[in-house]
Amino acid sequence: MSAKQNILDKIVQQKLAEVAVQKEQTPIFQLMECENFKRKCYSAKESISKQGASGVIAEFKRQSPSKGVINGTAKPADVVKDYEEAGASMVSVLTDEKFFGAKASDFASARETLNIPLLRKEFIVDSYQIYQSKAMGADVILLIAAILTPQRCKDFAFIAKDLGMEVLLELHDDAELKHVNKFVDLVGINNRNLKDFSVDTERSIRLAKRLPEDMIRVAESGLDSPEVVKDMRENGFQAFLMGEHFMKMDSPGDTCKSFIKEIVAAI
Ligand SMILES: O=C(O)c1ccccc1NCC(=O)[C@H](O)[C@H](O)COP(=O)(O)O
Repeated sequence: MSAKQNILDKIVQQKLAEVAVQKEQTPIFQLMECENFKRKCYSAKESISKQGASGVIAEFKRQSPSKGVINGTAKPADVVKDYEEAGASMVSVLTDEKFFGAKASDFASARETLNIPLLRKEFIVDSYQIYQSKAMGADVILLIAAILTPQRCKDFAFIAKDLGMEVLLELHDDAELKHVNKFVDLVGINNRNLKDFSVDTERSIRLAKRLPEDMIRVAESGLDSPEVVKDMRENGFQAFLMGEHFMKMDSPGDTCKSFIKEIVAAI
């Protein structure tokens, strides 16, 4: 197996080790005492479904396993505020340090700054991380089918909903359709094959057609032109998770703004 073939396995191993330490340091009962536990979450479903919404989920992403360093200087509070002002329907902030270079303060400064839904982009392998996400002020969590059984996916989604958050379930292929459950609010289809990092939007379009009709479909990864987003929208996607295309620019916010202007004009 090449380094690329087992990237998710590597990330999962790292997460299990991290979570074991975090549980010792801050048990769940302490997480539940955090201020954010009392806050009412913004709804991604509402934000994305609003009349004329861009559907863009703009991501703060410093680096990635597929691209290395994307932006080593951007300031999270500035970028996410610009994303909000540009018309993003939601902001996503990666919180993994080892593989994505996130700093502990990235998510906190986004939470302080934003008045739109905020997705915690993390590799969730333990229910502890769901309570942690709530304590951090997440509105939405990501569950990745490829690293969870359908039953764990359902249990985790139930906990998130019980805590007032929404759930974005990420799928990669048809075999993962069995992970969709009644607690899932949005289904993301990753255009990126995590084995070889190739991007294939046609595969995502085919998979999206097999989802329950009323499910909000989110196209994820490798979206780099308004034309591709317009095509995905015509094929039933309502939301578009984009990181690199914005973050690789000197001004991610300005790039996001002109991108959104173009796709909204075409709705
Ligand atoms: O981005 C990667 O290289 C990656 C590798 C392994 C697991 C996950 C990965 N990305 C996480 C994401 O979901 C993306 O950050 C997100 O969809 C935005 O993608 P992009 O617009 O291509 O930056």
